[in-house]
Formats: sequence, structure tokens, C-alpha cells
Amino acid sequence: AMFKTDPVRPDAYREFERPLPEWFRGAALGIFVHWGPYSVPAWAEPTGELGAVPREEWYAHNPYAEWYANTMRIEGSPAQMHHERVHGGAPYDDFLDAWKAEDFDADEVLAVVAATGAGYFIPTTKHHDGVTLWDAPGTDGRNTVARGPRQDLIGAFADATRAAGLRFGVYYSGGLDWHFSGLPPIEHDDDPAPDDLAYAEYAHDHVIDLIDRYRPDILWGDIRWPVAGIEPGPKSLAHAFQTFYERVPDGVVNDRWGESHWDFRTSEYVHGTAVEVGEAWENTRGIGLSFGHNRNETNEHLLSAHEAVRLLVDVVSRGGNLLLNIGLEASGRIPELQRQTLEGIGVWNRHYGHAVVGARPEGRMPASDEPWIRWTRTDDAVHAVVDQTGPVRLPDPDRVLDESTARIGERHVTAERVDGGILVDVEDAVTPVAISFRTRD
Ligand SMILES: C[C@@H]1N[C@H](CNC(=O)CCc2c[nH]c3ccccc23)[C@@H](O)[C@H](O)[C@@H]1O
Repeated sequence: AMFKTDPVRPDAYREFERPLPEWFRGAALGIFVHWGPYSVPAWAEPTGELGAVPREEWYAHNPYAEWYANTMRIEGSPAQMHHERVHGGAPYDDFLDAWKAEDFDADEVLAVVAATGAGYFIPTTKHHDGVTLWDAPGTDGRNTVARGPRQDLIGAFADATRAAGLRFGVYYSGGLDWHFSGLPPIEHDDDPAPDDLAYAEYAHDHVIDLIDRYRPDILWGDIRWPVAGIEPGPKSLAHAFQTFYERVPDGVVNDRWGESHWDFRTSEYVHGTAVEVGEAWENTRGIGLSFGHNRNETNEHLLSAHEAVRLLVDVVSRGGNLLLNIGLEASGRIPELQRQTLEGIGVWNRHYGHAVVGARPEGRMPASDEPWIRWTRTDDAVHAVVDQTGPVRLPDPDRVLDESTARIGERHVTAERVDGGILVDVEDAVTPVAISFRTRD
């Protein structure tokens, strides 16, 4: 099924279980990039968020612009009409040749990414359309080195990520490959996906090639892994994981590799309670409703910097990381509206990153969201993040040992215990504001 069931860990994969490395646990924020031939039409209906759109409407009115190759093939869909009218019903692969990446500069993209305070960066290497952003084995020229951008985009991203001092991950669509499988368009959650051994070995060779060439720190699989590849064999998923952990001992893999193994769980848009427990999970979403750039998205569809920061703080306060996606334009530029949100997150992190980077849950969750408050803990402090200024009454005073140590950034502020709370005088601060209390000298 397309949607997630709780993956089982078969015995054959138990050998890969390991503690979660601190570099991932403490990262708080990662940045995703979806970029491909779909970035040329960059067209989808901004229907709504995953989880908020009825499943029976999802596929014909898919807000994920990176699904264009599927949506355009659904009879009568608005995307099909758009494709006929604007692109004359041309073959999807024309977009690969039309994709020039003429303004692409990996270092420029990574400068914006690093300025957000993110600890890792993950580009798509092969999305569901099967086009690879490096000269992957078996792709017979259907990749960005032989056609379109005529560049190893993954190599460019890997080098720029390391130069910027971030960890590097690779997204790989294991569960869907519409080119390889040649299946009809997906219109329902349980429509078939490629499961045969030929595809499993093809995909295995891609993952091995990515490991050998780019030494990624994260393998971010999507949907699931072809069932035939889960079984033992020379090109099994177990062999790929073995190769990965040999080459990258402190590497991590997500939970979208079928019934096998994961280092961290993932949720997408919807906050899935079953996944978001403990301290080894990540919530991913676009800045808007789509991962691929969608030219139809306007301000109303995008998270503002303020909303993105509240999401980041909420996720970190519950033990997770936020993986926030940029949909690059075909030219390689970051869409202006998305750039504004990213810059705003960076401004906030420069003020209050000490409350989220390297932070973990402080303990109990707040009773309600009025007023909104989230607590985190770092080695030497407890942080209360509130979204208001003026006299703020923090509940649960027993979370705080010594209110006289209250600080906002570097500035000491007055805080006094009142009945059932701690009153802090928050004035002229960037909101959401992190009020920090030292827990030891
Ligand atoms: C990051 C995004 N992932 C989508 C696939 N994700 C989903 O179908 C969400 C549901 C889901 C499938 N397998 C899972 C495993 C763990 C958590 C959620 C899912 C892709 O379809 C989408 O284009 C984009 O790449």
C-alpha cells in the first residue's frame, strides 16, 4: 500500500540496529530539495496539505507538483488539460531536455541553506519519474549528465554541502519508478508499484553507486523498497545497508525502506502520533503544499517564517527534527517566496538557535495551545518558547530551578514566582521568544 503501515524489522535486518548518532539527534533542522524535469512545468493544483485532502481526490488533483508525470496522465484531470493546452500533450521527457539549470550554483543554494541554521541537506537523486540527477548505472542516458542540465547535480550538491560544513543526505525513490515500471498512472493508494527482482537489483545498484561516489550521511528512501529486494541475495537491501554502514559508520537511514530497518521514523505534513515518539523521528513538508516547485502557489499556500519557526520549535520540543523542503525552479534559483521563509528561519535561529539546536524534549507536553508555549532542554538550560511579549506567565514552575537566571538571548530578564507560575517580563523581543533558565553553573 502507498500509505505507511508500521514496518516490521525482520531478523535478517536486526544486525543494523544501532544507537542514533548525536549529530542527527541534535540537528533540529534539515533542508530538503526536490528538483527534476517536473520543475519545468512546475504545475499542480494547490489543493491542500497531505492529510487534509480526501484520498479519493488526491491523485487527480495532486498538489505535489513533482507528481506531474502521473497527474498529467489521469484522464480528465486539470493537469492533463493544462498539459494539452500549454505543452501540446508533449512527452514528459521533453521536460528533461528543456531543463537547463542555467542559473544553478550549488554554493549559492547551500549558502541560503546553511544560513537557516540547518545541520543537514538532502537533494532528490531519483524521484518517482525515474530520472537521475547523476549518471546512474542502467539509466541509458535518461539522466542530467547526458541530457538537460548536462551536469552531475548530486556531485555539485555534495561538494557544496561539505564546503558549507553540513551533513549530506540523498533522497532515493525506491518504491516508485514510473519509467522503469511502465505502469498506468496511480489513481488510488493501493495501485501497484514495481516489486520485481529486476527493479530491485536496478535500484540496489543505484544506492551502491550513490554510497561509493558521494559518501552520504543519510539514506532517505521513499515510499518503500521493492519486496523482491528485501530477501537475502547479492543485490539485496541488506547488502546495500551493509555497504552503507561500512563506508559511513555514523550514517543513518529513514523508515521508508519497506519491512527492513530504520534509524529514524518519518512523518509527512500530518503529525502521525505512532511515529512521533521518542527522539528518533523527523517531520517533513514543503514550505508550501508541494515538494516540487509549483508556480500556482502564492503566499497563502506557503508557511511564513513565523509559522515555520513555530513548527520547528514544536517538532524539536517533542524530540524530532524538521526536514523542510525547497522546490527549486528549473533554472536552479530558489523561488523568492520560499527564500523569504528560509531567511526568516535563519534570523530566528541566530537569536534563539541555542534553544533548538542540540535540544531535546524538556518533559511533559503543554496542556493546551492557548497561550502557545513549548519547552526544550539543553545541557545547561531549560528553554520556554512563547509567542507573545509583555508580562508572560509560564506555567509549571517546577520545571525551572532558579528563575533568577532567566535570560532572553544574552539579556537577563526579571522573573518571579507567582501563584502557580513564573512571571517573566518580555519586552521588545523577536517572537517566538525563547526564555532560558540555567540548570547548572
Ligand atoms: C517527500 C515526499 N514523499 C512522498 C511519498 N510519501 C508519502 O506517500 C507519505 C506517506 C508515506 C509513504 N511511506 C511512508 C513511510 C513513512 C511515513 C510516511 C510514508 C512523495 O510521493 C512526494 O513526492 C515527496 O517526495
